[in-house]
Amino acid sequence: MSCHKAIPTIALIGGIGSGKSAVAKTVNSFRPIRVIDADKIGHEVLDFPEVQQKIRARFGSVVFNEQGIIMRKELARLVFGESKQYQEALDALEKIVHPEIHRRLEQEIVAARSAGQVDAILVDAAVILEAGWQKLCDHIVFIECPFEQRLLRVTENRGWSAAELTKRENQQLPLSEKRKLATSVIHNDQDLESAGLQLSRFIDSILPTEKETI
Ligand SMILES: CC(C)(COP(=O)(O)OP(=O)(O)OC[C@H]1O[C@@H](n2cnc3c(N)ncnc32)[C@H](O)[C@@H]1O)[C@@H](O)C(=O)NCCC(=O)NCCS
Ligand SMILES: Nc1ncnc2c1ncn2[C@@H]1O[C@H](COP(=O)(O)OP(=O)(O)OP(=O)(O)O)[C@@H](O)[C@H]1O
Repeated sequence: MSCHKAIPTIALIGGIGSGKSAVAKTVNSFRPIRVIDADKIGHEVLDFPEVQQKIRARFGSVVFNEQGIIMRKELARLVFGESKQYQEALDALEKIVHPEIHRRLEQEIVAARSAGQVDAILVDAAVILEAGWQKLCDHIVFIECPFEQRLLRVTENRGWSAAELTKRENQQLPLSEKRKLATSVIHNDQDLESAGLQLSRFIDSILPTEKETI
């Protein structure tokens, strides 16, 4: 286990449904790492009163249910799409939630670093490059998986259509650009164990040697 000062922080990037969360979870099952899930943080900030106030002002009451909870499916319908109107809506949503997500991400990374006890901190944040949050990380790892396989996984496991996947992916940086910015590529077109081992080997390769931590 590494000295906490040296705990590397790794951003996991890749196409939608490429397996960022699943591969991180797999590694977490056999070695001590901390996984920070930015999608989850993104969901949590939607409960903040000041965030809700701004979302109501921009998107209206249609995205709230009777209990005053934001219906993510409705919000998704308004911000993911091909035309300029969707891009403007997504920009507006990001302007409201991204500062909060960034703040929480930073807090969680700092807390994980000071807690120590782990070999690495994995930041699972689909839009980390688009949002400029990669500055919080020391390394970027790209999870590679063909479109057909990703589509199959998100249709089977999330009930998404091909259009849902494409709409969202078109509002992200092209995958070729993301791949170019990565330090390492993990192939997740086989079983999760194989991808988990590749990521674990990458973690080994960046851990400081015992001599370096003295
Ligand atoms: C629009 C919302 C309510 C839809 O919620 P939903 O539960 O359907 O999706 P979820 O948040 O789980 O995201 C699933 C995937 O959609 C894609 N996605 C989400 N937000 C964005 C975005 N701003 N730009 C492009 N793709 C996105 C990502 O690949 C993500 O992994 C939600 O995604 C949201 O609030 N997005 C804006 C905040 C954000 O950027 N979150 C991502 C943090 S990494
Ligand atoms: N190698 C694999 N074998 C079988 N199923 C897999 C594999 N990798 C991922 N999956 C499944 O595919 C689905 C998508 O994976 P996951 O949610 O990890 O993708 P993601 O990259 O985190 O997606 P997003 O960009 O939306 O956050 C999940 O249900 C996951 O369990």
